Amino acid sequence: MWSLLPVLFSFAQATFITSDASNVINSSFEFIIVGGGTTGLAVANRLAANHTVLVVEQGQDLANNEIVNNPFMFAAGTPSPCRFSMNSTPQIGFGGTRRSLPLSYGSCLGGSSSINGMMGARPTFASMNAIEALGNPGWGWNDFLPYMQNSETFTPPNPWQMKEGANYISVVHGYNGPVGVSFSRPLVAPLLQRIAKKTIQTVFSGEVTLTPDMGDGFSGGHVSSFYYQIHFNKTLHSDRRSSSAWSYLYPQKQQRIGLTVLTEHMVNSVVTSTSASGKITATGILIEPTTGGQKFECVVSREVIISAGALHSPVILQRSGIGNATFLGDVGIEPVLDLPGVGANLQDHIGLYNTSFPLAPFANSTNITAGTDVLTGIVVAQPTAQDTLGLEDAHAMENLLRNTSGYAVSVSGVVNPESLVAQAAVIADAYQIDHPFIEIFFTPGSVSLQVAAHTILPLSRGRIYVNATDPSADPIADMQYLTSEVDMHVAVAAARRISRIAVTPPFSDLITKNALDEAGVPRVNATEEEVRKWVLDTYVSDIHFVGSNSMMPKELGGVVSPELLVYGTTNLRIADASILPLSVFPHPTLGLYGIAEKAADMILLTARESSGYN
Ligand SMILES: Cc1cc2nc3c(=O)[nH]c(=O)nc-3n(C[C@H](O)[C@H](O)[C@H](O)COP(=O)(O)OP(=O)(O)OC[C@H]3O[C@@H](n4cnc5c(N)ncnc54)[C@H](O)[C@@H]3O)c2cc1C
Repeated sequence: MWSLLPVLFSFAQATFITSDASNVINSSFEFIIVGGGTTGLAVANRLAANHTVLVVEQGQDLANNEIVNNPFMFAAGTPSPCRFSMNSTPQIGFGGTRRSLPLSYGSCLGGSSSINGMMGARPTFASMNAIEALGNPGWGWNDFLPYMQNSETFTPPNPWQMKEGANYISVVHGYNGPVGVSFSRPLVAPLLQRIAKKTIQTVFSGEVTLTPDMGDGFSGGHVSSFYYQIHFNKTLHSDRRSSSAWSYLYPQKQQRIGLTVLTEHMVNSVVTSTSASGKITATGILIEPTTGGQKFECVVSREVIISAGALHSPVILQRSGIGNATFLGDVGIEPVLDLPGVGANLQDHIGLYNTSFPLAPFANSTNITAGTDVLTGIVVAQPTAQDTLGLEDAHAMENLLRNTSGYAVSVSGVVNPESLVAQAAVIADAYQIDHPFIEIFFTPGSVSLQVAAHTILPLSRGRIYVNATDPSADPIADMQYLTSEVDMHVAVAAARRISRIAVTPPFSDLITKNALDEAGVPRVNATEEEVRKWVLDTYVSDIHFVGSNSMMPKELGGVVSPELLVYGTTNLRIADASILPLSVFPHPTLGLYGIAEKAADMILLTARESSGYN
């Protein structure tokens, strides 16, 4: 009897994870979180320290799945049971052609953090200040940094890694948070790393220098030997992906007695009531099994927080009658709250990944290609606009941004042209400081070396909306990729830099003489038309969706206030990638943990205030 007690005790302390709805039917919770993904589980962990919380996740609990957990499986390209995809509407291609692009997302506990490439990046000082300048006091870099620090346990590089050029500034990091951030271990391809760095410095005429720390807020104009990797390395645990689930949910230290996680169930909509003054209050959510079946309701006493990601959160709002009232009426959903920004302002980086250059015969050694334990992106460069375009063209780019209303742009994804003008202006300001213009990264492979690039602050704006014929089906994603001329300029500049790298020693010595032709990448002297054609024929989604419930003033198409409260509601918040009005995270995950920590802080403050203690 006594020997059972510790077991019973630890069970009683544990978070309750179940796929059986009978455990939650007829229950009421102080907080309900829609989506057990990257941001949702982090918010849940913080709130459940003192409150009852229900998380509803449409995917499975894959805690013991090797493909999900092993950080090296991503690079190996193994299909993951957590990875799902929907197709965009046909997007711009060369010469009037159109093509649909696959848009991937994670759907299991941990969400997209359970399938992503684990490349760890932070926003810059300039970009967080741009977010603040869009009407969001309290979101500038100085306010935001502590939240990113709260989330991480940073493992500094070891002496060998430092000898190879890894570096860090101790004070910008956190050392007690749930998320493991470290440099690749084992380190990977030292010769390629040295060569790639040297080539970047040659291609950018010495203007792109070795970083003291890519997360210090000033990564623009720098190159790093390694990206941070969002994984636990062996010094902490066994090598394991540091997904949101493995950071905030599964570990013993993170168990929360007040937390219930219901998996394999999807939230259809938020149930609301409307006061005499027209204010909307969330009273619960409508849930159904992911594989279909009877819907049921769970009741909430404090707040509902939607964390279903930028592709799904707006659609849950729309199914709840919150969105553009005219559109909702047209698709047969009774409008509850007219909020035209829901689903608008959708953004994604575009990736130029069709850039694998065949290895020169002599170069086929593990010294260059690394062993099997390779994580994506080793040497990373984030040149500024001036580094990429030169002074004169960088000025021209700035003028283009500052005169956004003066040239033809697609405004189909924004609520009004004023919103785009305001966004373009703060992007121009960020470029003027030192914000990265593009990101270039090198990835080793056994037969080729990839030099990929992606854009960082796109101006094209798409939208996502509920499927009228079947509101529970995949939504309609009209990404509007590259419809802004600004974005075409950035993409062409990125493509030209890739070509240049491929012909510049010492990198060019590692690949075949005809590598550009063999990879189908434009030659250095290609015409503007040829480079545009290649970009339009080969660009892909970078799967960094943001913006579809933007945090901005309502008149600019904003959906949530700086407190992440949906305008016009008393207790409905959003905390996930959809709230970012600009695509400021070169890779979103580490910044999203910062958003989760800040969201939890604001929600707990409201709870304390409403409970009459502070
Ligand atoms: C293949 C891939 C590679 C990537 N690589 C990187 C990288 O290397 N570095 C990086 O920083 N970022 C990367 N990203 C991007 C990053 O992972 C995402 O931006 C981030 O995880 C999104 O977090 P989120 O909280 O907004 O949404 P998610 O983490 O996607 O969470 C949303 C959750 O909500 C659930 N959900 C949706 N609808 C419902 C519903 N109706 N009811 C219940 N649950 C619902 C989903 O199943 C999911 O679990 C990558 C993304 C992908 C897809």
